[in-house]
This record gives sequence, C-alpha cells and structure tokens, in this order.
Amino acid sequence: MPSGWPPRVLTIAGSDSGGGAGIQADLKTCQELGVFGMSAITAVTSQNSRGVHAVYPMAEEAVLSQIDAVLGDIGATAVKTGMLYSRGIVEAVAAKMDDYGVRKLVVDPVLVAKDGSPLFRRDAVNALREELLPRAMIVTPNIPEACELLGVEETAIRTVSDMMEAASQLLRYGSRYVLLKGGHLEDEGFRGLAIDVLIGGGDEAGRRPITISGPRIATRHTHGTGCSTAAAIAANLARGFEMEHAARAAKSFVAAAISRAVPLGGGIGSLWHAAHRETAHGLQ
Ligand SMILES: Nc1ncnc2c1ncn2[C@@H]1O[C@H](COP(=O)(O)OP(=O)(O)OP(=O)(O)O)[C@@H](O)[C@H]1O
Ligand SMILES: Cc1ncc(CO)c(N)n1
Repeated sequence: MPSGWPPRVLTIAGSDSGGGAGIQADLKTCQELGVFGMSAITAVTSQNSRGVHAVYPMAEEAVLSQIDAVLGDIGATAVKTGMLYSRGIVEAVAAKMDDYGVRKLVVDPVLVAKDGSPLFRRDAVNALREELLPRAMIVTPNIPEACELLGVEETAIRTVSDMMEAASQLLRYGSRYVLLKGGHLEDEGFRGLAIDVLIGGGDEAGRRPITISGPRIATRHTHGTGCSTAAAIAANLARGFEMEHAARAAKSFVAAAISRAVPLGGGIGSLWHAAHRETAHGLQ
C-alpha cells in the first residue's frame, strides 16, 4: 500500500444516476474529507429519489480492468466496496485485494436500496461472507444486511443489545471490525437517538462492543447515508485515523450531511455532503 500525500481511496461500487448513493456519494465524501477519490464501477443503476428503475451490471473483466488500472499505477491507501452485485464480481474483487496486498479494506455489504430494490444477486451473499469478509478491516452492514449475513429473520435485531450480540457474531466471518449501523432501529428505550455498534480490534478476549450515537434527525431524506458512512470511514483510515476515531468522525460527518439533506425529487432526498464545512463556517 502506498504512503504519502495525498491519501487515496478507491471505491468499487455501483453508480447512482441520482447522485445520492453509490460511487457518487463515495467520491463526494472523499473530496469533502481531503482524500483523492477513484472508482471502479461494478454496475450502472438508473435511480432517483423514488427508487431504482434499472440495473446494468458491468462485465467482470471491466471491473477488474478498472481496479488494475488504478492499483497498478496510482495505488490506494484504502479501498471501499459497495454494490458488487454478482458472485463473480465479489470473487474477482477478493482475489484482486490479495494481488495488491490491500490492508485497509472497508466492505459495505450493500444488498438492497431504500425502496427495497435488490442491488445484489442472492448467490453473491455467500461469496461476500466467505471471500470478502475475511479480507476486510471493517464490514459496515445496516440491520437488514446484518440479518441477511447471519441468516436470521429481519426482525431478529430489535434492540441495542440485539445489535451488540449480532455485531459480535458477525466478527466470526473474519473481518477485523464490524460496524453495525442502527439507522433502521426502532428501540423504544433509545427514542431520539441514532445508534451504531462498533466491535473488533485487539485480541478476542478483550473485544467489547461500543456504541457510537447521535441525535436522530427528523427527516425522510436519508438516501446515501450508508454509502457515505463507509466511504467516510475509508477516507479517515486513509488519513491515518485509528478505527474508533475513523468511525466516530464518519458518524459526525454523515450527521451534518443528513441535517442539511436536500429534498430533491419526489421521494427520498439525498445528503448534502458539504454540510460539515458550512456548519463549521457558520453558513446556513
Ligand atoms: N435520521 C437519522 N438521524 C441521524 N443519523 C442517522 C439517521 N438515519 C441514519 N443515521 C445514521 O446514518 C448512518 C447510516 O445508517 P443506516 O442504517 O441508515 O445505513 P443504510 O441503511 O446502509 O443507508 P442506505 O442504504 O440508505 O445508504 C448510521 O451512522 C446511522 O446511525
Ligand atoms: C448504486 C447504489 N449503491 C448503494 C445504494 C444503497 O444506498 C444505492 N441505493 N445505490
């Protein structure tokens, strides 16, 4: 992995024509956090605030060729994966991570979009679990994705303590850390908060889950929160932050972006990634 300036992140993910999630969210996040963003596109989606109209997967060869072009020349300080779509793409990406000795790998196990449209073929879930998670420094599922990876009902995670249990079970698939995002949680005991659970690092005996929480912002415009969180973690790791710091800073960055989300389109609007600096400079 290269060192030196500027820190570089490669995102291997799908394109969201609406600009709120996927590659577009990742590159906006990298730019905002002072990191040089690069991309390998796995699928083109026709998507907007109302949902996903169509998915056009790229050939495996095209995905690999983009990764080779970037990692064989420019290099990446950290790599993030999002929508990988098919088993073939997951397996091919996993092998490339070995070829290039990628250590700071953030795996966002994107399975479905906010409107419920599938962004992953079912046969890819096993490959994700078996091939990619063992190579990941961190995996960042939301609650439905965690249930799918663990092979349990979607209703299995209902409380923060369920989240802690699930996060520690997910560690068994071999990633060094798990961040279980609680955007979808409706725990009566924690009304008004958006709580994530981070676990990992150190030796097995010393691993205890910690919560990373903030006020739950009352908005429906949350398109791209998950992608932006994982991209911000990758950017922060590329900047040299250790994991807990990277995850906490990502949470604040995304919270600011949700608080200024743009209600564009007739459905779920997208985050405003510049919000963190506008807040810092007192702009409204
Ligand atoms: N209304 C909200 N207010 C504050 N933080 C939120 C809110 N909704 C989600 N978050 C935070 O945003 C991050 C992403 O969480 P979430 O569980 O929504 O991801 P996701 O479902 O993968 O997102 P998406 O699939 O839309 O990209 C987490 O840190 C979560 O705590
Ligand atoms: C391309 C793409 N990746 C990820 C998500 C998940 O938010 C989405 N909606 N679209």
